[in-house]
Amino acid sequence: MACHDTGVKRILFKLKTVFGYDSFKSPVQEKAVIEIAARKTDVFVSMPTGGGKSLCYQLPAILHPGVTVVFSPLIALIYDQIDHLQNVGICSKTINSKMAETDRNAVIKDLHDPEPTIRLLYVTPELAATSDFKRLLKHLFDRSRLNYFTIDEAHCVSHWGHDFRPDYRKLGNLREYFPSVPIIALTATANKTVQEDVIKSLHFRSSFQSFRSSCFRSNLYYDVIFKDLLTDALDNLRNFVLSSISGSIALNSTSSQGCGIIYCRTRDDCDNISDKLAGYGISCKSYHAGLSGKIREQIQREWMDGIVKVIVATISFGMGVDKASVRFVAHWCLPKSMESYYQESGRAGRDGKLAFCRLYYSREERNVVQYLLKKEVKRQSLVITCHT
Ligand SMILES: Nc1ncnc2c1ncn2[C@@H]1O[C@H](COP(=O)(O)OP(=O)(O)OP(=O)(O)O)[C@@H](O)[C@H]1O
Repeated sequence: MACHDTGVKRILFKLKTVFGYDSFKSPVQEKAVIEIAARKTDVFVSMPTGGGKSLCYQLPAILHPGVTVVFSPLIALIYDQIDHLQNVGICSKTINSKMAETDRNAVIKDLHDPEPTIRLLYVTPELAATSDFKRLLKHLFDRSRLNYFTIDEAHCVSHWGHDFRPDYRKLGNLREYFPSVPIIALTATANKTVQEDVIKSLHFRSSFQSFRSSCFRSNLYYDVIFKDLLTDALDNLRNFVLSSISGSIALNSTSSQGCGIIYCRTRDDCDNISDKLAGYGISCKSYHAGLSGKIREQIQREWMDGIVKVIVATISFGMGVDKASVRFVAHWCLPKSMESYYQESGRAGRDGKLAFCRLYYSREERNVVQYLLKKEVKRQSLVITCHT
């Protein structure tokens, strides 16, 4: 008991002195951190968007000597996490195909050190599949310097998850090569089927622990607008944007000025809507894969810094974006699944204040989504057949 208390005291001390938080964000966050810190078994964490999942592995990572390897889906997302950790004084790095060779060599050199200074190493699952990286892991493992494996956005492991990625599934091999290293899987969107598939695919120990909190976000107000019934749908969108960011449709006075996201299916839609809203004097920019990486980065930065208020984007925008004052998320198109909608709309109101999520529905739109989904299901069943 005394030992357990000392452990909790140490955790609370790090929470305050390193991360600057007086308390845990929720009881689930607290329980997950304590369990993970014990390093006794594998842990599955499902918390709502903005629920504070990152802390669940970042705090335990600094309690034990060695390196925590974090698998994360996007390089941009990786750099956001690294910036955040470096700001609180935790040495974290990445190895990726886009970095300069000298930087990469410096990281590898540190990891070969008897006592690496790096505490968290972020990589994509694609990199994890390379033989060089496997050798590096083995080297750390043989010296007992492999602390945890963390799998962020773990729903990507599952065929049934809305963002399935084949290289994520290969992470299932980690257990075979590094049996004693605890695996932590985190996601905001996993129903029971997806959770079971993730746990099975990653070969979790039978003693694994699961921490789930309700996906209900009481500060988010949802509505659906039937586009076909409107005489001017764009005018409706414009009013929604203006009233959401000025806080005038807020039901209480705590809602502050902020920014928002409009999701469209196609690049043309993004450009069109953005041009039209800009014509109404709204500060907005279009964001999609047709723009160069450099321009996309600049637009995202301007939006993060509040220079641009509204971003009109395809779903390529937003994964891992941690901006507190998003006052609205509008879907000009229909999302592919409930899980996708939850993730995308969940980017609103991460500060806990009132925010609005509006979905524009039309029969034509429904037919397009149905057609695309049927095509995708056909392709998926082909992939599954080929893998089995
Ligand atoms: N104990 C805490 N007290 C106060 N704020 C916290 C605490 N833990 C995390 N936060 C803050 O909550 C916000 C959301 O955290 P985080 O980015 O980890 O969420 P997430 O669960 O990963 O969300 P998503 O799935 O949308 O990426 C961050 O701004 C983070 O700094």
